[in-house]
Amino acid sequence: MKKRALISVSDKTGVVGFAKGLAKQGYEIVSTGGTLAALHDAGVDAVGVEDITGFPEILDGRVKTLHPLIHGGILHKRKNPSHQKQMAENHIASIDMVVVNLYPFKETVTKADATKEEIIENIDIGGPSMLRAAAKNYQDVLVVVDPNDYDHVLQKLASNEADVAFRENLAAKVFRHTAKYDALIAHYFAEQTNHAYPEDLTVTFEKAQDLRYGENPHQTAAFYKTPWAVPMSLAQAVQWHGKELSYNNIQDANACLEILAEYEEPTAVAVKHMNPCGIGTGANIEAAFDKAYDADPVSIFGGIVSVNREITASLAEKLSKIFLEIVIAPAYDENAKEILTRKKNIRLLTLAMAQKQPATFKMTSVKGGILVQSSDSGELQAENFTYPTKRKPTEAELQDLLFAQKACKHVKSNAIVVAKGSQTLGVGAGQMNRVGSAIIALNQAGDKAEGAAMASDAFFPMPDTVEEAAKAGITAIIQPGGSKRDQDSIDVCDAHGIAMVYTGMRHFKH
Ligand SMILES: NC(=O)c1ncn([C@@H]2O[C@H](COP(=O)(O)O)[C@@H](O)[C@H]2O)c1NC=O
Repeated sequence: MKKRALISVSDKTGVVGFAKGLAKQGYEIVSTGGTLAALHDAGVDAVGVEDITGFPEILDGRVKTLHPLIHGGILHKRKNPSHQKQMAENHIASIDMVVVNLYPFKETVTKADATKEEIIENIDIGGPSMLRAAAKNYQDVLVVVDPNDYDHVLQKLASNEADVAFRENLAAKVFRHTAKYDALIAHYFAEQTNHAYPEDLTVTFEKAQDLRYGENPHQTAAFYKTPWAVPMSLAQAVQWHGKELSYNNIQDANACLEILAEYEEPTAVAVKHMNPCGIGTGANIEAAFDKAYDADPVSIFGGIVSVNREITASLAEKLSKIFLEIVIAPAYDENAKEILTRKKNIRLLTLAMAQKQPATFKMTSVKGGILVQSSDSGELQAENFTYPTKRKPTEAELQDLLFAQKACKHVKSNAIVVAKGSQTLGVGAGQMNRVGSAIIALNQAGDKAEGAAMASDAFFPMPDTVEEAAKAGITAIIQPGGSKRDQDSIDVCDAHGIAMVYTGMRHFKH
């Protein structure tokens, strides 16, 4: 008895060659409308599903293969006498292979102008049913969902190695595929019905790359990206020079890009261990980089630099003098490329910069689950500012405060940033008390703290941070406000002529 393969594919890539290969292996081909036409056009012998079911495709293709003569053919257990008796009684013939790929739901839903009707029509019903039936019955049926597997399957058939272990692997791939397909559909409907935090969270990611190891060499890791493009994300970047990115590189580069997205003017950001060690904004990208570098010429060593303008030859010369893990820029001029690629180990990435970031969700794993929250896209609104001190900031101080506060949002809590003239001068990150972070930031700034601005990610529970700032010569401070002991900090400010701004918005980053 001839073996039968049912082929029904939306993506017709390689299907003709595969069907020809199957025919050579002695398979009879059964197929649906469009696939059948493509096979016939290419001279492949195949019969229509209607010829098996005796029933036409109806409802604009919504029902083609949903028929017991198809699903019975796939699902019967070959070694089960009762199944075989029922197959004979009902005149059902076996289907031994199912080759299906699904309506392009992801491609449709991510199309800018797709209508709701178009999106709904691209939810495949019959395809997943056949895939799941064949995958469930992998003991007896071979299932192929990915056109990239066609050649491999033909090789295995030719060498008589399409055994149960091989078929189980193909079945496992199918269940991953249909789970992802359904997750995308569930995501679409969650958005349509405003279910940001549904009772069951079904998320799906696509592997971007295997990683050599995780945060430490004894940990395993891989990088997965969202199924849709996220502007200015590392998943969109093109690496064109250097070793492949490591786990820590990806975390650091991501932090670097999140900071850079805050700034529209020519800006350079240097990051170490996910905290900025230098941020500079200038009239051009070289001036911006000079500031980012001067902010902390020690910590930038082994760091990651991203800039939001094309890298020129002279900037490349400067970058090439430092040991950097990664440089990310929207473009590089030809001379800059030549200069930077002399360094074998530096990783060079190109990425289109986008100012307005879409609101996203952040997920953090905790033991036994994950935490999900909206991203911290809260922007400073000057109209929400209040000025509790006797002295109000000057226009120049206000600019420094805003610059410092943007940076501070991306520093691990407790976070303190000292800045002046569109340049960070000191960054205090991740200390268990706020005054500790302030002391680190002020020490880093040194004499430059005199007349500089200071930002804090959260309010001051005590006046000690402001006291340290006053000692160092800080003249303006920005912070959310809201502590029970705010008055104590205000008093210290007033005693030293410091201007303080309340933003009303906390920016913890734990
Ligand atoms: N409804 C059905 O019975 C059905 N059976 C197969 N399909 C899908 O139809 C597509 C192939 O259609 P065609 O061969 O007509 O180009 C495949 O993506 C397959 O998954 C169906 N369509 C969607 O649900």
